This record gives sequence, C-alpha cells and structure tokens, in this order.
Amino acid sequence: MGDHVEQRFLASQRFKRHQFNIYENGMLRNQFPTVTTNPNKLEQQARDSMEAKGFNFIFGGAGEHATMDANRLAFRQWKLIPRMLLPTSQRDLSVTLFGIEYSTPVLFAPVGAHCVFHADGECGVAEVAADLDITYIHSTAATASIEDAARANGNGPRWFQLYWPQNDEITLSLLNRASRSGYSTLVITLDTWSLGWRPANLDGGFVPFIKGVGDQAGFSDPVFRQQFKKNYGVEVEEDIISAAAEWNKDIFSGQAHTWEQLEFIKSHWSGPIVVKGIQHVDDARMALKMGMDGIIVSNHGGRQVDGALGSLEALPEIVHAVGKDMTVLFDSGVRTGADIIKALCLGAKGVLIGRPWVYGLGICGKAGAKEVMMGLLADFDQTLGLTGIRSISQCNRSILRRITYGGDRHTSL
Ligand SMILES: Cc1cc2nc3c(=O)[nH]c(=O)nc-3n(C[C@H](O)[C@H](O)[C@H](O)COP(=O)(O)O)c2cc1C
Ligand SMILES: O=C(O)C(=O)c1ccccc1
Repeated sequence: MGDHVEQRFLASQRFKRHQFNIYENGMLRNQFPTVTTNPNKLEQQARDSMEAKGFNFIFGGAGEHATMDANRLAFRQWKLIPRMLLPTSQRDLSVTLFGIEYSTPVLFAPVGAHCVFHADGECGVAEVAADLDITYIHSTAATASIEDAARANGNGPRWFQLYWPQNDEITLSLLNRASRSGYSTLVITLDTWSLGWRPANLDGGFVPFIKGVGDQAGFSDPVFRQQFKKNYGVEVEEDIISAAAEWNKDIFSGQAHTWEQLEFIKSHWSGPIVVKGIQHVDDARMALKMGMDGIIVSNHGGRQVDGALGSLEALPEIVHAVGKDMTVLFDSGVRTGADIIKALCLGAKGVLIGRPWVYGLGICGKAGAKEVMMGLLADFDQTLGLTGIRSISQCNRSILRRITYGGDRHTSL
C-alpha cells in the first residue's frame, strides 16, 4: 500500500488497521481485547462486570422481550450475497445526510443516564465519538448538561435528541441551548412519552430519574430553574426529589403531543428535524406531511411496546413509501457489521447503535465504548469489502435475499 491514501478512504483504513492490531497484540504481545469482540458475549460480560441495577437498565426491554427477540430475528431472515473480484480493497464509508458529509453512516444512538453505567458519563462518550468521527446524539435524559457534552465533543459531529416537554417555554429553552452548543440536527423521540412496562427494572424497583439522575438537561436549564424556584421557593439542589418529579412530569408526563404540534418545533429549529420511533408506514407519511426532514425507524430497542414487530421488518415498506422524499435512518437490534449493511441495503441512509457500546461503557468506561465501536466499524468495513461493496451508495437489494424457511436458529458462539 502506498503512503498516500485519499481522504475518503481514511476511515476505512483506520478500522482495517484495528483488526490487524488485535491480531498483532495477541500474537506478539500476548495481549487480548479487554471487551469481547463477540456480539453474543458482550451482554454476558457486561452482566458480570456491572452492578445489577445498571446492567438491567441497559438490558431490560418491555414485557417478555418478544420485540427484542424479533429485532434480532428480523436480521437473521435477510442474507447477504457476496460478489467476487471487484475493486473493493479501498473503501469509502462516507455518506451525506441533510447536506452534510459524515465519514460513516453509523451514529451513536441517544442513550440517557450514562452515569448509571460509568462515571465517564456522556462527556466520555461524546469525546470518544469525536475521536472516531462518529455522530454523537445527546439525550434529553442525560446526566451531563447539553453544554458540557458539547464541550467534550469539541469539533465532532453532534445531534440533539429531544424528549418533548409539555411546557413550550422549556422546549424553546432546550432548543436554543442545543443550537447555541453546535448540535446540528434535532431528533424528536416520539415513542417514549411514558416508559414501557419493563420487568427487569420493575422487579429491581429501579429507574434513575426519580432521584434526579438523568435530569441534567432540566436541572441546568434557566427556565426550568426559575419556574421551580417560583413554585417551590427553593433551588433545585435543595429539593432534588421534587425537582425530579417536576421535570419528569414535563418530559415523561404520560401525555403525548399531536402531529400538528410539530409545526411549533419546526418554526423554532432552523436545522434538520428527524422524528424517532416510527414503525407504521402511515406515521412515516405523517412525518413527511408535517415537513420533517427524516425519520428513524426504531422501536426503542424493544423497550416500549412488547409484541411489536421487529424494527427491520418495518423498514422496507417505509422506505418504499417515503424514502425518495425524506431521509430514513434505522435502529433497534443492530449488533454486527453485516446488520449495518443489511439495513443500508434495505434503504436506511444511516444506522444508530444502541446497547453494544452502552455495555462497553458499563464494562470499562469510555475506553470500553470506544473498543466496541471500533470493533463494530472494523467488522462493518471488512464485511463490506468481502461482500464486494466499495462505497455506501452500492448497498442495495441486489445483494440481499430473504430466506423464509425455518430452522435458522440463533446459535451461540
Ligand atoms: C440504556 C438505554 C437508554 C436509552 N435512552 C434513550 C434516550 O434517552 N432517548 C432515546 O431517544 N432513546 C433512548 N434509547 C433507545 C436507543 O436510542 C435506541 O433506539 C435503542 O437502543 C436501539 O435498540 P438496540 O440497543 O437494541 O439496538 C435508550 C436505549 C438504552 C439501551
Ligand atoms: O430507558 C430508555 O429507553 C430511555 O429512553 C430513558 C428514559 C429515561 C431516562 C433514561 C433513559
């Protein structure tokens, strides 16, 4: 390989080197990955290394995990058909979303309450995301403020995820803060206006935000603080439990907004807006009608409606209906490089990764989150090449086949 590598191949080069480094460390130094590279062992490693309440908060889906299982099974039903003797040794992973070029189509999914998993928290993850040049999406349910996470993310690409408050003044304040802190794109999560029924968390009686953990967007918000002081006569820090109750009434009120109210947000956010949690094709059409720039086909990792279909099952029909007119992104159940490719081949323009790096964070902090994402991207890059794909625009249905016969069971490695 010559010294000069074109800019657009650099991300791929870096991930390729990662695989080589792992082998070299093993063979020459007797050093092995701290976090397993095996997607089927990651959950167990996290379970073994974390406190139960933290682990269960990541792991715990709604109900009997039927939808979590369906998310994985949906991927198993699609198979890649690799092509040979194509010039794929150098690969361009870049994509353009809403007119901005990103070095890969992969994003960190918005995840709340990082400090429950590790003290490195959102700032650690935002730093890692910048280092990997992968988009960081800051959650409204974060344990770090919007501004602190932005500082840690530096020049990295970042989006802001809104849990939509009932109080418009507070909504406006959050939007202004995100915009001032350099978050380019707004993600509005629609599927979690109230928490799903999650037995792993219910049985342990654990949810972080009742004690103010994951409420930092509110506690650091000037409008919320002022209203709290007016109503309670004390500062947030002097009565955390009441402040938490007030804040959560605003963002997880058990009361959903309406499609029409998206107009309000649209008139107060100048960048692209994406709605997250779309599974029904008619909702995708509604999002388009309301002038949204994109949607995230997601079922929140099976944490909300148990018995709902696997998220990948929803993707093809939605892409068919609105894919020409808006940007369709995808998450829920993505665990391997091949999964990312399958979602892209089915029409997603970007793919969000959730639990895997959160487990990495729980295992050993930001270094663990980084190791998981490096591994996943290396797998993605390598599998693209071996499948015969040189750039993301070449991902399409011609290299996919749906296998509908039974017996294709999950096998443990
Ligand atoms: C611990 C945890 C916290 C999450 N917090 C948020 C959040 O604050 N906002 C949001 O929009 N989605 C949140 N999600 C959902 C993710 O963004 C994403 O949709 C989901 O993790 C995808 O499923 P998967 O992890 O099984 O791939 C959370 C997911 C997990 C696992
Ligand atoms: O657990 C979740 O899925 C989630 O969205 C959330 C909600 C509140 C606090 C932290 C995460």
